[in-house]
Amino acid sequence: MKFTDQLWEEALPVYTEIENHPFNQELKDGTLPVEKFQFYIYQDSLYLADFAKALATAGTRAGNSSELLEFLQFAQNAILVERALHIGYFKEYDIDLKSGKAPGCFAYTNYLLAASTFESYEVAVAALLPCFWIYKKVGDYIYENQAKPNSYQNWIDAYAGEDFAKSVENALKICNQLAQNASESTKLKMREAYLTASRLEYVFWDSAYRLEEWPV
Ligand SMILES: Cc1ncc(CO)c(N)n1
Ligand SMILES: Cc1ncsc1CCO
Repeated sequence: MKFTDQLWEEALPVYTEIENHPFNQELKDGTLPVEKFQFYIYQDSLYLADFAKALATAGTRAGNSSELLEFLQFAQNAILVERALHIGYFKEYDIDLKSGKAPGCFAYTNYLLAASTFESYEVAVAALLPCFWIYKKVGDYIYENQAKPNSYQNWIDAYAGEDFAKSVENALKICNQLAQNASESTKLKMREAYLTASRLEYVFWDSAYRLEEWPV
């Protein structure tokens, strides 16, 4: 069994909650209130900016130049996706939110930045993997079950598309190679990091659905 199959199995209860979350169910049905989608897009632009830094940082810690290049390309793509949100959705919806990160986004981005900086390269890669894999799975699930027409089609197509699928495959391959050469204690930490980041993916969607604010 591949290491990533084990990760998937362990975090499956979290993934199931993500798929069934009203944010994704309503996105699929095209009934998600636009206010919640706008909040999500704004939070995601803040997320992607830090995610790009976490990817680049993890890349600098890779053991070879092909993995460095791969992570730098992921980082570049994250910046391009963030810019596309501004050119597309920010204009379309006239989004002018300035509230900054909600607690959910804050928790997730800071976790990824800390893991990519202070954990081992292997653990950093495991922490970054749910961002790829869960979005791919959610994108495919929504694409296959969506109401048509759907006002959120662009978003759906981005994560169900072939370019994104290729990136996800590459990230999975790197993670499996690292696990093959890792000690048992490193693999345990990788599993914990994967699970934590999966939970934070849930927290991020839930935060958007609740239009989460700081309590104070
Ligand atoms: C919160 C979040 N996780 C993952 C992705 C895709 O990498 C994204 N755009 N936003
Ligand atoms: C995982 C991910 N999410 C948005 S961009 C990106 C890197 C894809 O190359």
